[in-house]
Amino acid sequence: MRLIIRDDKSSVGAFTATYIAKRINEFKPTEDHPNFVLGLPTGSSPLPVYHKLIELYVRDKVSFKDVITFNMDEYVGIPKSHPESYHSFMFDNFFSKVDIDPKNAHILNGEADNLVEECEKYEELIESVGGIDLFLGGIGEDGHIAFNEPGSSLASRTRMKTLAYDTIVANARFFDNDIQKVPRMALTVGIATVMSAREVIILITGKHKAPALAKSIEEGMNHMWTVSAIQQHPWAMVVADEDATLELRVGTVRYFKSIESVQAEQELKYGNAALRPKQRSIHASSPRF
Ligand SMILES: N[C@@H]1[C@@H](O)[C@H](O)[C@@H](COP(=O)(O)O)O[C@@H]1O
Repeated sequence: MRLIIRDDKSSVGAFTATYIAKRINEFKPTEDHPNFVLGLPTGSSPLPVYHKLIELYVRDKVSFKDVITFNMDEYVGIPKSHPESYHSFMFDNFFSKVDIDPKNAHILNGEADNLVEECEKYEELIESVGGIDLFLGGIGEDGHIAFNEPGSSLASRTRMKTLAYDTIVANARFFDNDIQKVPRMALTVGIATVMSAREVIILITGKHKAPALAKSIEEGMNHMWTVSAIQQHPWAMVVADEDATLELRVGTVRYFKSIESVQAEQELKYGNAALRPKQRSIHASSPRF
């Protein structure tokens, strides 16, 4: 796992967006995997990434024409058109501003008649397009990824989840600060769905996320900090701002900074071809829990 540390949220966004654009541009379509497949989150942490990706698109540095996306989660029980649905969030903040084909932008339907079937179909759809090449995620203060709240199975796949009280309180800011208006249930990809991607990038910004970063990378893998599952991923990267590193040991921060500078040196020398995950079958390249 790599830990990349940048000064602030906006530099985290710029680094991550530039990295994603590079992956999209380097992608070589094959017959059984013709499109780059990107997993996407909502929340405030990815906003600077979306801003920078839009800027790169406007400057003709990247195109989403052939990219397929899968979002992590969606609330149950609010319509897609609700201003706080993740459908609205993605449309307003990203999809409406780039050249993605709307039929390639997948988001779980929290209004489906059969929610269990909706989740099963989502997993099948991901498999049918060759699996996810790069899954971008954020975390909650308790280290949850997507809506995989503490105690979620690290082997979980897409399913319906009850939200933790802390998450309901945290998300009240989007619902007029009224916790009664916050949905109680969500559909979410599972931890194993994220970990099956060929590459995973997790954004961790702000000092309120500092305990989660420390728990997830300095301690063992644990279902109470579900993002800690990245320790088992063969190609994972956490991109954090300085504030989020407040609870890390000084030695941990120095270690990862030194790794980054050595890696940058090697990339200059050998190019980055050797330093990216191989485009192989999802089953061959990723752990299945
Ligand atoms: N389901 C989402 C998560 O995917 C997101 O990572 C988290 C943190 O959001 P923020 O980035 O706004 O802190 O919020 C919600 O719980």
